[in-house]
Amino acid sequence: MDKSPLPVQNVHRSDKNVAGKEALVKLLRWHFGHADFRGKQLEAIQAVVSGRDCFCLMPTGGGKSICYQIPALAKPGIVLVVSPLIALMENQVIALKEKGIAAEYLSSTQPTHVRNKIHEDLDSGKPSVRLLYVTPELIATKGFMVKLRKLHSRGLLNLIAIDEAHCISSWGHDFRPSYRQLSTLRDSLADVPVLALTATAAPKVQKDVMDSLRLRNPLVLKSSFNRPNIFYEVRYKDILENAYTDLCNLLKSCGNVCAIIYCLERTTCDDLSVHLSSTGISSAAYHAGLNSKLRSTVLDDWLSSKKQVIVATVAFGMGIDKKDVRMVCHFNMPKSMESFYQESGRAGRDQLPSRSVLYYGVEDRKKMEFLLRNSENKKSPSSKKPISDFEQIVKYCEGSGCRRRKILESFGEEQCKKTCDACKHPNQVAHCLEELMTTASRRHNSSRVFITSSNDKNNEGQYSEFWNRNEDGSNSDEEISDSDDGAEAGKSLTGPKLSKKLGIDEKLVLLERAEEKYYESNKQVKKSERNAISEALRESSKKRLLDELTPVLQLLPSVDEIDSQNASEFLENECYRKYSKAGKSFYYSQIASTVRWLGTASRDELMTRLSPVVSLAREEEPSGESMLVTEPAEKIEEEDAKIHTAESRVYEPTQQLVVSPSRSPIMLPQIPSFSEFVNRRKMKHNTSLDNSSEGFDDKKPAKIMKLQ
Ligand SMILES: Nc1ncnc2c1ncn2[C@@H]1O[C@H](COP(=O)(O)OP(=O)(O)OP(=O)(O)O)[C@@H](O)[C@H]1O
Ligand SMILES: [Mg+2]
Repeated sequence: MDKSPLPVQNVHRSDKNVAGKEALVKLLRWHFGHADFRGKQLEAIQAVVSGRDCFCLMPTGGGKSICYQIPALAKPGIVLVVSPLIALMENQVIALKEKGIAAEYLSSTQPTHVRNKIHEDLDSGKPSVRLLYVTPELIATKGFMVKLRKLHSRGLLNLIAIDEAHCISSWGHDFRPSYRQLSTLRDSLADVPVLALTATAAPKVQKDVMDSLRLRNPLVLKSSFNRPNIFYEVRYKDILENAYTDLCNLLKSCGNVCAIIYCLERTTCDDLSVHLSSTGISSAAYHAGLNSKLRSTVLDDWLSSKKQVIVATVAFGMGIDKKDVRMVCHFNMPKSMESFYQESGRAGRDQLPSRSVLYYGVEDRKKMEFLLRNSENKKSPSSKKPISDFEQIVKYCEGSGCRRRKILESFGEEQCKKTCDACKHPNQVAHCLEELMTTASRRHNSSRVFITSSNDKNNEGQYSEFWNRNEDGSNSDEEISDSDDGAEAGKSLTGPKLSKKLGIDEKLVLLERAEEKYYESNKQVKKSERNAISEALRESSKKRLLDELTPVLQLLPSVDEIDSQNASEFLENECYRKYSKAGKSFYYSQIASTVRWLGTASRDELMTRLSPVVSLAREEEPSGESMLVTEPAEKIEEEDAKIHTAESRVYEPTQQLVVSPSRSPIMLPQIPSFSEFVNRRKMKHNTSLDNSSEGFDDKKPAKIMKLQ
């Protein structure tokens, strides 16, 4: 049932040719129940109601629809909305009708009698419809254009809104050739204001949209693309035991939340959905391979929360306004940062905390590169754009820096907008810091020298570590906090901005000093609880090490003397002893690097590092205190002082270790880069498969894969 309309004269103050804020807010409250406008909504509405073109760039879920829905209620006449998807039009029309707003859409999928009724209404001279949704294909037809001109000549066409306007640009991620034809609108309906709306921020796309639509002196409104309520995370398939299991556990750990999982291929959607369902997660696949009836049933079930998880190809989601999507997972890589932003942006439209989880796999990357290269060759051999777009998302996954910053930077958005010296004069600040470091380290008495970096482009990966996995048993997002002391120190110590003039030895000395200073200064500071390493975290770390070690021990020959339980406890204890004082982030990092090392270590390397456990096993009867018992931090402090220098060095791969049967200095291996790690792990896996199929000879020396 239609709500009684608010008097239009209150809204449109023709004297100033600007719609009054109060009246517009009234409309918003009356029809939509929102307390006030968000972001740039009001400015956009006021512009178009006063007859001005407007280009409106708002993040996904930012509330772009209101920018043309309110104008439709503010003036008599019609607002024409061009939308790329029938499902999207249908959804919006249903939602508007539920609010009592006269909206319709025209599409070939509707029965003839419904279409005829809408046309009759349009021809009536006093149409009741306020919002008319159409596809770009319909606009391109002669008959419909004639109808629009007629409406216009009767003063009934108030506004043309082009939703998802990036579809007009071949630079955009969802290019629709039919959108190109919208440029003719300006010729035929010269003085009707045009509102272009998009969440695609790439500057090239913006310009292309404005040029193609021939916007005249448009009001350009751009909101920040930051989605503060979304927590971004990347998980690495190649270091997961089983990505399906990991995803199941992740979904279960989040409770019965509404989620979208994007896959590259239809078969993956089907397989994954079956797998999730078999573990008790209510899910359904959605892709173009299903018939339309099944697709709409799946969509309805998901929209009405009958199904919790929808496993879909990227064909799903554009413009779907489900507010409570708590998680969007990319089980395969998206093809660009733009696609990723749009797709992950479907989480948390209600502004409540939500998650984006991207599962990165080297195989997926190769596959996508292959597909993009192929499509590139077909289009124009000179264009390298899809690949360069894809590289951005690869960097997002492989880089160790802030994920959010990478997203925003790829859209040309600076978070700080040069309001600090580090962003405004990065070279100057870097130079000062280098000077400071050199001077302070020469004097030996600086209280705190951290080597900081405001960007992670230099030497990326050399000291990198994955900071993004939540290893704590508590599963709390808070555990990975930017303000975490350990993380701060970690960034400082592992930051790559060491002077290029310094040799590796000098750099190591500086790193050691910075680390010592960090420990020193932290002795006085009472460690906050947030930075403490909890028992739950320790237990989950032990388990992680055990999970990695068990299959390794099964694959390697002659390692019977290593007990996986004892060994994982030993390794965890080693990490704890080293980093308990530095904080949780250091500890995380060390556990993660140990796990990676386990994936690549040869038998000899393993035996050497685990020699204390092996020797204990040999003695059969461990006398007195077990070395595996967690030692109090004070005692460890003394021990650490003795072994500190040795531990904090990065060892050259050729270095030989002298191992005493009892406790020996623990020499950690060099941390391989991510790609090295994955390649070596694969090589190792293949080798072991070969060996097992040929019947492995126990006496053969284990193949040692040297670190690069
Ligand atoms: N002023 C407002 N106050 C509160 N909620 C609002 C306001 N404006 C819009 N919303 C809500 O925000 C959600 C997203 O709105 P909308 O679908 O228009 O976003 P969008 O910008 O079009 O996103 P997308 O790019 O994904 O299409 C909707 O649920 C809508 O009801
Ligand atoms: Mg929208």
